[in-house]
Amino acid sequence: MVKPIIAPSVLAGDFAQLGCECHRMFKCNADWVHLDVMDGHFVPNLTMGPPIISSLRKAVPRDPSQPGKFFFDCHMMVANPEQWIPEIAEAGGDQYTFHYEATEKPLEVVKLIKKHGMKAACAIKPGTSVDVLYPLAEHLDMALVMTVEPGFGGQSFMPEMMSKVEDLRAKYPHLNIQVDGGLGPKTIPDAAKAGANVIVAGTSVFKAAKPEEVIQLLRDHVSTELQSRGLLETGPGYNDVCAGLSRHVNGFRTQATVHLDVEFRVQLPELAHLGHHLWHKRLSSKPWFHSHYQNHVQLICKRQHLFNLGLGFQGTGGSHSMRMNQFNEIFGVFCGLQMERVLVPAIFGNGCNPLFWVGHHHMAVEEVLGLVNQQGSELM
Ligand SMILES: O=C(CO)[C@@H](O)[C@H](O)COP(=O)(O)O
Repeated sequence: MVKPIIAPSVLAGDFAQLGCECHRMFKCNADWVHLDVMDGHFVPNLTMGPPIISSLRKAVPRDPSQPGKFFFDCHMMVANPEQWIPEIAEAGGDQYTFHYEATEKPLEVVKLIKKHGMKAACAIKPGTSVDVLYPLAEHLDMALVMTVEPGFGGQSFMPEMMSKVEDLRAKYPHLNIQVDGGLGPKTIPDAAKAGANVIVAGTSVFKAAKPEEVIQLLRDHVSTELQSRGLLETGPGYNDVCAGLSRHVNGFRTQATVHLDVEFRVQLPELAHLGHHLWHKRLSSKPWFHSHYQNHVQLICKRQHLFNLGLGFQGTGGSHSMRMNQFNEIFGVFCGLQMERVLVPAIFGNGCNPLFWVGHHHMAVEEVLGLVNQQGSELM
């Protein structure tokens, strides 16, 4: 499943006000901002590099209570993609898109990007066959099909690139497929129809009188198309997962931490089943712990479980992680659940007794289970 992601390219923004421009876009409901890094070698233009991205990150800090928000999508139009990976990671980049044409060892670049805790994406120029992405695709978080020659904003969309997008979507239904160059209200129908779900738009968004309307229009086209293919993720880009049943999660684990993000706050009057889904989600904890939020893993102590049996909520100051422990397993007690400032304390019943069911809700599991110790570092 994939979601529509709209990523305004700040290349079309006011470079003297880049921080404000990013905030402006996020206020207009952009999902990401797209940062075009050009080195004057790979493309005949110069834009920004790690120092600017680092300053931008200070102006637009990540929000631990909203994982994935304020995402910096770094499109590296550079001759030596390997060279800038540590610096871009350090500067605050979330995703690093390198060009296939710029390296002889694309898989090694992908590995290096991931080692530095960023998502890895590979771009192809208009003259490059989409086939080159196939051996890489399973390692990628995203593929970028350029719809203009890279180097400058404000160029015309190349509809003939859409067959690449179609081929990619047919082969990799769940891959993020980005298109970049000349996207706007007139060209989005083609891109969405071909199967693109990540839309970079510079001129059409930044120069619009109402950027939020353009962003919504782009999103609507992508959503409609994804939905018709049965590929649209429910919720704001997250897997549809419910919390609960610690014993399933903990069946073979003494401790497990899952990164959750709540789509809807749990509401006490909505009595619905708390316990399903979670145990069959098995993702690597590694990217999660490497990329962000390590410091926000919190242990819900056993005492809290003991003293808070029954339904209820407490503010917890922005935590968004959940920890289950052996105690729950042994005594058949639901774990406490911390997520987005809401604590659902432990309850008895393992989901069987409707009296103990809490609001049904959707959550994100960005990565999934892994064994961690109490400091939040990885055991497995
Ligand atoms: O990477 C590039 C250009 O090389 C793009 O990100 C452009 O900046 C998109 O701008 P518009 O074509 O949407 O104006």
